Amino acid sequence: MSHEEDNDVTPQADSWNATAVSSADDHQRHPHDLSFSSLKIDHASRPLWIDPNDKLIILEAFSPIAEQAQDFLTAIAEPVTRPAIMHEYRLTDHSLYAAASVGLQTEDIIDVLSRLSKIPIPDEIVSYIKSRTANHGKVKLVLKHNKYFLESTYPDILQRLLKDAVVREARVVQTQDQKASGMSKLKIFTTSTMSTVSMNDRLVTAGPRAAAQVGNRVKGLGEAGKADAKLFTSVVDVETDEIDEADDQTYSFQIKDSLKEDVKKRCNELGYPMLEEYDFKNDKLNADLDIDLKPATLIRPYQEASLSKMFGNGRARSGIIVLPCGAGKTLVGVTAACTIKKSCLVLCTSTVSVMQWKQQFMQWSNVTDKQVAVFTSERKEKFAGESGIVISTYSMMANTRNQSQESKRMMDFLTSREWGFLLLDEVHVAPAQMFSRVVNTIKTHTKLGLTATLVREDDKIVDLNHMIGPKLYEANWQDLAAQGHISTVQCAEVRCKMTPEFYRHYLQEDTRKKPLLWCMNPTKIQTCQFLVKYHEERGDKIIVFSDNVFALEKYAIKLGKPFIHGRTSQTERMLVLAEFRNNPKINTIFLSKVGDTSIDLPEATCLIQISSHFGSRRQEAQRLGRILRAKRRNDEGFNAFFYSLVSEDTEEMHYSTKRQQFLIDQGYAFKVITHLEGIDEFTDLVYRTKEEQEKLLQDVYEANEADAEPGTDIRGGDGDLAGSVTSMHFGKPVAVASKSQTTYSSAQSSSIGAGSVDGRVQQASQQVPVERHRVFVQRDKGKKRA
Ligand SMILES: Nc1ncnc2c1ncn2[C@@H]1O[C@H](COP(=O)(O)OP(=O)(O)OP(=O)(O)O)[C@@H](O)[C@H]1O
Repeated sequence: MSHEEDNDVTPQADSWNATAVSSADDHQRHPHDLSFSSLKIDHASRPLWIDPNDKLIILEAFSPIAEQAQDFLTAIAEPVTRPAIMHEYRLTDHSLYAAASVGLQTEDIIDVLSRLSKIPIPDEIVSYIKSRTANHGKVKLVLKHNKYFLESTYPDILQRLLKDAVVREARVVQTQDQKASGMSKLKIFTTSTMSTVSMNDRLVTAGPRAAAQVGNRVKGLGEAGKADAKLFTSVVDVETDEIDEADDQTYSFQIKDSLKEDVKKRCNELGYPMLEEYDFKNDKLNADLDIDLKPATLIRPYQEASLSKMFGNGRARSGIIVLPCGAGKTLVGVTAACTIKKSCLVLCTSTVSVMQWKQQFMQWSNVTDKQVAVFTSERKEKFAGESGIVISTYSMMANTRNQSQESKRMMDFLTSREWGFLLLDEVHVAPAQMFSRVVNTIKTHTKLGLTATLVREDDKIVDLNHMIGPKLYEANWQDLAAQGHISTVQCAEVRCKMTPEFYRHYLQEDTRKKPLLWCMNPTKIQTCQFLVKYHEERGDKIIVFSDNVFALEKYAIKLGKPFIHGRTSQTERMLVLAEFRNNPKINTIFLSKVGDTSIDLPEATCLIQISSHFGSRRQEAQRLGRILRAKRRNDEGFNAFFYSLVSEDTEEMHYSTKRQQFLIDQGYAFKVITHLEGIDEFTDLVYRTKEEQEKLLQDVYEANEADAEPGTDIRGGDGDLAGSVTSMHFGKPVAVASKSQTTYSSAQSSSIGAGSVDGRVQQASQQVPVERHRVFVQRDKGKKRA
């Protein structure tokens, strides 16, 4: 049962629905028409509008206290869109659950919202917040001394839960007497006996420092505002020392390990979703891992802030941290592992990422090579000693069929032991059915999901709330760019007119050839050529992305640039990437979607997208992420560039708009360019003559079906996710008519297996005269001479 369904069975949910309906009837107003409400006298100094219709909160991002308001809003609401001047947030069941789970109290949320709002908070919003937070966070599932406890500071709630048959059945009762006396025998702990936050001092110092900043900024609210600053601070920076040291009495009772999942589910149904926290300091049964950050490692303020949400009260909370690509999620994960100091399992999307994680663990922490084991198709290592780190891929863990004996033994090792910490990189892939099973079979005390893009084109992203936990932190991309942690990027959609011949064929086609026609549009190839030349002359390093393998090869060969796709051998991939990285003459490479997940891409400063996988917002953001880490970002006036080339008046425009939505919501503005200045004077443009264009059209119709379809590039290697991502079916594929197969297929859609890779390269060589790039021709010549 989904979380939303859970909430719908609660009495509070019913009363909210009733209120919402009557209110809508009463007001009969247009969306965002707030004229029914009166403005507060000092509304000008308050930055929020609250629309009860769709629980939308609009923030004036130019307000002097916008930064603090943003911190508060990201803690209680989902950021919807954050362009330069106005931001939109939405209150949802999950966002309020997340707020409660990081310790925010209902009254404080309403109070702060009220102080920031220009209008009195509409009644509907107040009752919604109350209904969704009243019970959240009041019951915790805590693993203490390796026993599970249901814990609460509200004894009456535990009493109520104990009346339920499922919960009662799960309770561990040691003696008949205790059983009979119910609540009176609840074991009592006090939080004051728990150790306080102990991880890097740097984490806990975030509280007071941020508090001081808030105090100063809130002065903008005037006298009344000053009085509010304290409250405001306590809400925004809830993880301060003072709060950790609160000494309320906490009541708890033990439940059976085997019935833990049943109790979790039942508590959800009863309207008391449980928080899961790990008291790692007091876990004496699981061996400690000797791991610490190296003294030279300095975590950045936003990394610190995200971790403080996870470790606020000296325990570890499970949940998700969302940071832009290139913002340093790996160090966040490593720091979390250094704080918990127990065995840690890391799951990532590709073998390349596995090796990067290992390298980063060694770079930032004092772990030794022997403590970090790798489980991939090539390496099946176990760590030495009682505790350690294992890094693997989701696919390796999910692929239980056709496993070698060695892999089976490794899986037994992973599933039979208890892990202090499960780290899920690119956590947006986890809801895929085959991976969610894996996540649930690992016995772990804490789960941390990391991602830049909490979006999927299916509706499974909400499943993460149950699988992993709530979103603990989400950074604002534009803020990090302004602070110089990621690059500032200029985004542009370049509209390319279809040539008359290509457009005529495009209109006649109702088949899978359509995408190939909009992609091979000669004007688009010329635009790509022009932009590559322009940016090479500027000193940029350029990656051209194409999901369409046919187009990728055609473009790259025509423009004389090296390319990599699923069939490129590992050795050649390495060579191309090394040349791109080190050779000042190789400044452009063409990459298929294997570059999205399975390749350790060198730094680039310009991206050009010529063909993409329909409407995937995540892929668009992931690609932009490739240029966010450019080292030149702090050079004065430095911008990285992201171009999406789109054939005008084709379906591609619709997909392009959909793809851009995530980035637009992050505050990126896509400039639409209909004409590139200087292109008409460029004399070397390819496909200038009618004959050349006709020949190209002919090639398009002769293209191998498998290559001609976007998004069908083959796996990057065993254990990698490239193939799995394709199988997730993001976006709507264009309908496939059988005509295309009979008319144009050259019947070469042979199945692709490891053994056929070389064969396929040869096949491709026969269709397209593969001109090897001069770098490799020279290398080959050199080799022959040797
Ligand atoms: N606190 C820090 N100090 C110095 N360098 C850092 C810090 N945090 C991260 N980095 C560096 O920033 C770069 C990007 O980090 P990382 O690869 O973890 O990003 P990411 O968020 O995982 O990106 P992606 O989503 O693209 O994988 C790396 O070179 C990393 O070493």
